[in-house]
Amino acid sequence: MKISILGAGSWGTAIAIHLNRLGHQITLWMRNKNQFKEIVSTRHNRKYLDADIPQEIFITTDLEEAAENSSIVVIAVPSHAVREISKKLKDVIDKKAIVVNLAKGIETSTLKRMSEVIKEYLSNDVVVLSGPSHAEEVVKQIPTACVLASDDIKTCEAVQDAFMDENFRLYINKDVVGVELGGALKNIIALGAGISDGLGFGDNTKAALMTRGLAEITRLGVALGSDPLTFLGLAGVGDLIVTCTSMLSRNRKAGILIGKGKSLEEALKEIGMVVEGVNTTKSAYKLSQIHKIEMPITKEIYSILFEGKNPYEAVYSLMTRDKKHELHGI
Ligand SMILES: NC(=O)C1=CN([C@@H]2O[C@H](COP(=O)(O)OP(=O)(O)OC[C@H]3O[C@@H](n4cnc5c(N)ncnc54)[C@H](O)[C@@H]3O)[C@@H](O)[C@H]2O)C=CC1
Ligand SMILES: O=C(CO)COP(=O)(O)O
Repeated sequence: MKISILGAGSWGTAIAIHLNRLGHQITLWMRNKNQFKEIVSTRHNRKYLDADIPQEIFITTDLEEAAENSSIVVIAVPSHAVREISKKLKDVIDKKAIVVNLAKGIETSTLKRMSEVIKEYLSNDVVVLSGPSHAEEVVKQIPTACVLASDDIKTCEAVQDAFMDENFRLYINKDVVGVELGGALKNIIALGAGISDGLGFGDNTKAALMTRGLAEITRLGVALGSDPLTFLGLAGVGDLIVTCTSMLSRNRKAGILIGKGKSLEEALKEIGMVVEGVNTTKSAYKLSQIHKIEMPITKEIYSILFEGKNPYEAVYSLMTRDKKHELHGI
């Protein structure tokens, strides 16, 4: 099967290598011409992922050539670039191709989920792939389980057949809204977990942030139409665990740097890859205001990132809120 991967960052490159192992005909598209020259000559994506790129993977900067005759087109750019890519794809994608989105985010200007942005331009079936899946581990064939979501289960099954092997297990979930929100919103909590680590707090603090973080993610998710149980699945608690605890997480790493006193700009520069939680904090904060959902952790992360609040003061604000009942976790 011809599968095109759009975006040669860490996740796009890892998925391209994984799908090549499964015997598919893979085209990897990238925008950056300098990066293209380097990767074609070295077969290595030095900036984004420490892995050899097999010769059989065809690499191009021509989107039309990439999308042409592809049965599946995988969008693997950061969420802020999904609109631009979808717009460009409109004229070159086969109308029967399945679009698989890997980006985890909520557009800051429109507050739309990624599948909603894609569907503004494309009439193709769209499947969302989310869950705990650091590219660095997938490329090493470390056992990983993720989830696929789409309005059409048959389309999910086609992607499950094409993408799954003994090291990469894919479940199907009908709750597209919940799967997309789980994958996006956990990045805010991962920033918080990192900030807590950077401040020198302990495992108790992180466990509290993750649990209460899940509660507020679920509250917003339910208000936006998700099934609350989705947040107990791979795209919810699964991804929350990996992102808040792994040193591979760019969101957690950014949080650690901020907790240690670096500015947001310094942290982002040092990481040099996308830190989706920053934009998602903006989007979730706006959504919480529009829908009147209490999201105290998101509010404090927003204040740290965009209003210069001292992280210690943010923790103090969270710990001294009004007395509450736990109310079944949410
Ligand atoms: N890296 C990972 O382990 C995982 C990443 N994701 C998600 O996948 C998405 C992509 O993440 P990564 O590959 O990690 O990011 P990255 O920062 O490693 O790479 C992003 C790539 O997209 C390219 N890019 C940026 N803007 C572009 C544009 N306008 N047009 C075309 N290309 C553009 C960059 O040049 C770079 O090659 C994010 O939403 C992320 O949350 C999801 C699961 C795992
Ligand atoms: O979503 C991810 C893992 O599932 C990647 O997280 P980071 O972007 O924080 O590295």
